[in-house]
Amino acid sequence: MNEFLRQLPKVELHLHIEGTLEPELMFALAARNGIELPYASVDEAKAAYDFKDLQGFLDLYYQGMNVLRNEQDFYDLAMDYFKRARSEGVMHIDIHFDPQAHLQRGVPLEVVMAGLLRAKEEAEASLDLTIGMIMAFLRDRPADEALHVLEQASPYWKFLDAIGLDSAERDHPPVKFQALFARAKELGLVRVAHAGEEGPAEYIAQALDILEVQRIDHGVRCLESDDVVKRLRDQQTVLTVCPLSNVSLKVVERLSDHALPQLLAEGLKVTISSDDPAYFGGGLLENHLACADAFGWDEDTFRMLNRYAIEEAFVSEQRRDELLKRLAAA
Ligand SMILES: Nc1ncnc2[nH]cnc12
Ligand SMILES: [Zn+2]
Repeated sequence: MNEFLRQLPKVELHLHIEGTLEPELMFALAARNGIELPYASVDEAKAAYDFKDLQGFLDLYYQGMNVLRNEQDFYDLAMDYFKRARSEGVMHIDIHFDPQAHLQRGVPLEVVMAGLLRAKEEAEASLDLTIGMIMAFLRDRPADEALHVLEQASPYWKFLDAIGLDSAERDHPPVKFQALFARAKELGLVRVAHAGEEGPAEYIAQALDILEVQRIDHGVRCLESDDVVKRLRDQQTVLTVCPLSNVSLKVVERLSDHALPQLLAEGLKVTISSDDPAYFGGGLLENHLACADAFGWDEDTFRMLNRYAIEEAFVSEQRRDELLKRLAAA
């Protein structure tokens, strides 16, 4: 099974590029930029990655990305992950990135975009890896700020496949961003949102009704509402579920307790992603291996999950056909 999963053409719909910052690169960029880290060594950083909940993780995630200052830093961050993912059989990644987290630190949007877009272009030209771009907004920051950043991003709208909504979910319901998502719709941008990770099923309903999202990131708490499950099933809305993330952030205690088998049994369009692989114990392949271990899924189940991901990925129709053919041959 391990060899099958390694060579299986895999597609990842839910990945925060800032969450791919491995401690080794964090130390290298800190040295390059003359920044002092709160850890004495890579091992000490890894030892700190023991999270109580989403907020506990977010505190270290925002602290870690403080080493990203220049265009080359964003390029190195992304290219490092793209190469690693490709070597593990990943064919396409839709990446989230968090402009507000960088603007707040005085890093201009142009720096972030130039580095990420250069890495995307190079990966697509030389790695046989395609990249989708999701500009994410921080739900624990003011809604006005998000709207302002979306307007400020006007030179980059043409490079965006979607906007997303992430960061601390509790007490920050989707409705808070109604105006932002309405503006994105007006601009012809696809919308996705994190919902039902730590927040209630009601937030999934709001994301569907008020934000008119095409995807739900996480969504595991949908099972608390028969009505929400029915809607997700009827519309075949894709859920980007992140198994190792959910264990690390204590959404579930053990992977064997995870609702993934139940979500599939409910007929939902489930996909697997890694969320923040540098912090949660591995990338897309590791997530597949962990699911094989915990749930005993067969090859056809993994083919189906990746077919769903290919169907929903932000790719050209030509690339979609190519990926579907490769999956069928795996
Ligand atoms: N798992 C997650 N949930 C919400 N926001 C995030 N930003 C990075 N990772 C996240
Ligand atoms: Zn996420």
